[in-house]
Amino acid sequence: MSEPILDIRGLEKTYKGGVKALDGVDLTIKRGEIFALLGPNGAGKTTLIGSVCGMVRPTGGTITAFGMDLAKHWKQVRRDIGLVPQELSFDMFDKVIRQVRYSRGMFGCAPDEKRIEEVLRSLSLWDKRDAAIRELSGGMKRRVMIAKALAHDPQLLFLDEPTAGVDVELRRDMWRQIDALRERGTTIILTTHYIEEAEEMADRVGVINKGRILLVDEKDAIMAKLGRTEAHFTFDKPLAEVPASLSGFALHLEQGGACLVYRGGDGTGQGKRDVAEIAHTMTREGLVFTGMETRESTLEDIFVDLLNEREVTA
Ligand SMILES: Nc1ncnc2c1ncn2[C@@H]1O[C@H](COP(=O)(O)OP(=O)(O)OP(=O)(O)O)[C@@H](O)[C@H]1O
Repeated sequence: MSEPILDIRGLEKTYKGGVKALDGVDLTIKRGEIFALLGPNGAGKTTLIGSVCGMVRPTGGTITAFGMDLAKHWKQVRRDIGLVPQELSFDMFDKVIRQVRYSRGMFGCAPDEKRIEEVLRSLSLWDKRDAAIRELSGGMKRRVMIAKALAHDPQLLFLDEPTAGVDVELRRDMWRQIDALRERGTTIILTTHYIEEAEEMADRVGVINKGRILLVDEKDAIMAKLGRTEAHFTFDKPLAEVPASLSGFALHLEQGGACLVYRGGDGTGQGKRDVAEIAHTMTREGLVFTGMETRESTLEDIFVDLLNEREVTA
């Protein structure tokens, strides 16, 4: 495996007042991937990003980025990191292009009008380059934030809740932009509350809660390991009990016997095979069901289950 772009070991942050926002975080990010960090409010996502981007001073652990110890080579490392923070922050009266140029300069990069044009065009902002930022819609303002974060050509880009509060259409548009960045080789770490976003975009997903990483894996592997199939068979004539011939399956009755529910499988397709066999067995035995609905669990179900499980066992 090529050297990771970011390697975080035993990271801790206790704020003044005693809140332990990070409690021994280990995380390795591969070059070129899109990594989604999921977690509820207050889980520690922003603190983690802040620790890598220099807004938060960790109280323990190490951060190695691009092979360099962040504590020792801070300036050099920061030069290659871009951050799109949650909060919109810029001079609302300034022009779009001036703000983007300014950001590039802040990182000590030589002026490069061609690159600024490229960035603005890639985010469909070129036509708005001379507009004052306050004249732009909320979604356009977010794009300007991305343009600013990209102006110095970072290798590693953090997007903290990139689509919070934007409408569905714009969200999809942002996803396309993020995908285009990946195509160009930028490594992206995004935090999100939208599981759909992680499901759509990410190569790998990490779940953080109470300052601890609960799980990190390939998105597909998580689905395969923790995914479940759920099937509902409905009957006009309620069943008194689960048929004996189906006792080997994870079945139970709901709605006074009018609904036979299956929950099982492991994301490898076993659930679907079970459902097919259950349906086949009932048909063979003359048990007539009038409806059947099946659904595979989403990353959201997995996330909720995982958090609940940890609450219970914590
Ligand atoms: N400057 C600060 N001083 C004291 N406590 C803080 C500070 N910043 C964050 N915290 C606390 O640290 C914990 C983690 O907060 P953090 O903002 O990192 O979570 P988050 O996962 O980004 O949440 P959200 O999804 O709501 O943005 C929370 O309990 C928060 O109240």
